[in-house]
Amino acid sequence: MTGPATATRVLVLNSGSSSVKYQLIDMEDGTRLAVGLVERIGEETSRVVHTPLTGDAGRRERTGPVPDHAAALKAVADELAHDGLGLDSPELAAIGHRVVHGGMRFSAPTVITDEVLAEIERLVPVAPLHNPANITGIRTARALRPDLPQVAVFDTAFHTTMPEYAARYAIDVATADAHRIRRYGFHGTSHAYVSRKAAELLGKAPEEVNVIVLHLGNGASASAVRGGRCVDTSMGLTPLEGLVMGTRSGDIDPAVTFHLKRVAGMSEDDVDALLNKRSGLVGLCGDNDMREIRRRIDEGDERARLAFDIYVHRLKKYIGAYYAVLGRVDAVVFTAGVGENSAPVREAAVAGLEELGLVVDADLNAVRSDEPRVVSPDYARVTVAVVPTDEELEIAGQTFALVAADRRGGDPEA
Ligand SMILES: Nc1ncnc2c1ncn2[C@@H]1O[C@H](COP(=O)(O)OP(=O)(O)O)[C@@H](O)[C@H]1O
Ligand SMILES: CC(=O)OP(=O)(O)O
Ligand SMILES: [Mg+2]
Repeated sequence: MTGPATATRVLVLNSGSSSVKYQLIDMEDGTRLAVGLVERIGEETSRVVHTPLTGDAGRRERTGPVPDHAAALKAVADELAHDGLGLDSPELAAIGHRVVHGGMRFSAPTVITDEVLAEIERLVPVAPLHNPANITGIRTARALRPDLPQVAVFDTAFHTTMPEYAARYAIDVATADAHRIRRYGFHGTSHAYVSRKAAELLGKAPEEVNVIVLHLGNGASASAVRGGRCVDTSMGLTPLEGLVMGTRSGDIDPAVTFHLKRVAGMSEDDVDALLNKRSGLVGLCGDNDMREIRRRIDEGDERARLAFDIYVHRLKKYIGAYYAVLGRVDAVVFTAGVGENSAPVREAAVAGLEELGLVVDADLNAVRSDEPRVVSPDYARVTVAVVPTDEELEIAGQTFALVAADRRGGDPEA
């Protein structure tokens, strides 16, 4: 199953719970041909932003209802077609899809067959906000280009190297095994990319460095990466465990759920919605955007202050925990929307950790840039850095590598 033998372009679809991010990249030289985003899917005020990066056409933006993910994918296809970059292009080699949950089975990028798709569907109960959106993306793209290889790149793949003692919950083994209950971890594509870039920033090979990666977006997770391999991560069976997130609680005593059902009369679905959609920052203060929370703090808002403090306290605990797991840490690296943009979060997360060699330089931390950068002073024992993540580029790279290997397999002369 290969695309046209000389095609080098990859379309990447990163379908989230309420958004689709996409990029069209030519893998011959890594040139981005178009990038875009459909957000607030399902609301009246959905927004489509498309930026062609070839030719003279500029950024286009429109607001209006995009009812569901299938409609969002249609909007993406239309925007690309408008610039002559449509899905019918013979230069397209493959479509790469971010798939959040790959369960036990997928530890590498995988060409999507009916059987692979069925397995991704089987995992919906453990990634209810994410896998359904990924599946719609895959189905729509396959319908538009049934001849092209469609590749799934799994959020869970990078974490399959976790040792058993980090991946297994301390519950009855037979029950856990019967239901495949274990810690899988997510955002792996980002953790892999960012830890590799961090090694580059340090001027070392990935094998030589130990890194703590803090991926702080809407969903947020931390990982401990030893010599390029993940040894622990904060998300678990589902993307609910670990850090405080935009709308998710992160770590919580599981007995809270029994209590809510027995005492507050909530159903399973009520509790699920509470912990996934009405908790985290939004549950604590009504806002999940860190910019808005900082603005409110500047105005003296106590609820916003407390939400920020709870967010940062959890983050600091994970930095300490992963420091202990790794023993020696070369770098603590911040990434994703909050990690890349919020200097106050970075500063507060390492405040008081000087004894661990962790310090942030106020001037360096205030720099705004799209480039990987160090924010700790020269004398610091541990480098604190900001490395912008690029899940789409990483997915495109892994997708194209698989297609290229397939081509070579199909034609030994190639
Ligand atoms: N300039 C900024 N300052 C602080 N936080 C920001 C800024 N820009 C974005 N963010 C935060 O980043 C979040 C989105 O992160 P992102 O990684 O794009 O999320 P996701 O990919 O999970 O949708 C926003 O909800 C907001 O809290
Ligand atoms: C797995 C996960 O939480 O993803 P996102 O941050 O895109 O919601
Ligand atoms: Mg993200």
